Amino acid sequence: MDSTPDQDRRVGDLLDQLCHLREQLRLLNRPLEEQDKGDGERKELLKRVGTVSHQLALAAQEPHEAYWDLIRRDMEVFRYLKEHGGMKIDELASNLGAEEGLIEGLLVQSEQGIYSLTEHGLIFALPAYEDSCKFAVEFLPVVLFNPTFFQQYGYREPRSHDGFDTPLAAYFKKPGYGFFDYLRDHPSVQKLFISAMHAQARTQSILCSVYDYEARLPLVGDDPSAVAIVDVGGSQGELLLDLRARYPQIKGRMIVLDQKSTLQSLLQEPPVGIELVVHDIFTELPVKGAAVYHLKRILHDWSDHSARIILKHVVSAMDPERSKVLIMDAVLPSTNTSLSQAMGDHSMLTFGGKERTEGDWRTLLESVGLVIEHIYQGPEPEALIECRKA
Ligand SMILES: C[S@@+](CC[C@H](N)C(=O)[O-])C[C@H]1O[C@@H](n2cnc3c(N)ncnc32)[C@H](O)[C@@H]1O
Repeated sequence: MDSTPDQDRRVGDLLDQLCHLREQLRLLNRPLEEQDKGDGERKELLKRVGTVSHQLALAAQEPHEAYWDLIRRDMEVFRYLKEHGGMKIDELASNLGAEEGLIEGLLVQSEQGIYSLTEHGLIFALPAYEDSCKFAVEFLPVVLFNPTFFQQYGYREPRSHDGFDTPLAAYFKKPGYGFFDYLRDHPSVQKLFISAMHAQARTQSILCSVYDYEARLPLVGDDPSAVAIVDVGGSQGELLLDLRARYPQIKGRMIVLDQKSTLQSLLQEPPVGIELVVHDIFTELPVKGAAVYHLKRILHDWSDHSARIILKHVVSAMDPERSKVLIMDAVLPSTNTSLSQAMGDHSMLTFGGKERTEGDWRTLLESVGLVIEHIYQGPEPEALIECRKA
């Protein structure tokens, strides 16, 4: 689901309403003797400007911003309104046993005073998004430790997972402790994390929407043992399932490599037509010569040092002539990042990961013998970086 056009439409409507209100305010510039009446109307209009501006601020919010705003709120609001439809705020508050001020923030109010869900609110009514919020709440204390960590250990990038050189390792007082160790040790949080990954996939295109997979993937022919695509750290196969569904004509095996704890906690039926293989990405890859090695939201979890180890194993497994590497991760502008990009980068820092600029990507990839062919940027937060062996 791509919510952008709906969001643009709503922002446009609200901007039109503001323009209309400006026009009405301008018409109120009347001779002095009419000011009494004008003043009352003016106050009404200004109140309306306030309401519409608030609605505009919410409508223009990036989902990620709303996400953090939501942490303070009772998720039931969204599920409740989705199930029961719009209603007056006092009725909603009394049905939920909550005070009005706590629940109106992300809702939209009609002229008749009926509150209903915004587009973001609708997204948050999805059970998987509730899990995203629960995951964020679980992980928040660790993220909030970041400032203390940098005060204590100096303002430098966490470079590896040795010692206490990530906020997460220092927070848990466990040298070398990484994000995925934390998840493995907290199975209920791991479930929430996997569900959160699903939730993101449901609100955006899982694949890069501006990349023509059929035209760009090297063909594997009719050999049933040939591997078309290996999704390194592919979780429970969501991306490959989507790829199979959208491009049924792509032949060859599709394989997910992921760690045992992720593959063991399957949230849904095992994906049909996808092989799930337990593998540690810091070791030699078990599948050589695949047409494509795919890494989505993997490298941003790791420092350059660790990312190089992961990538070197991928490069060693590639067929030098035909294999491609597709990396899906954010490509940040070097300055003037959006709030959600900055917050994403900040969260990664907690466990020694980082979001990278195009320059960072080129330096990292060249250091392991890869060359960027092209960077495809669609509306999704992650770009697709297509690489070949140098
Ligand atoms: C941020 S998730 C991304 C999952 C998926 N590619 C996506 O975009 O939804 C990172 C993935 O890396 C996997 N992972 C982390 N450390 C790993 C390791 N040492 N070996 C194999 N997989 C690992 C996790 O289990 C998880 O599925």
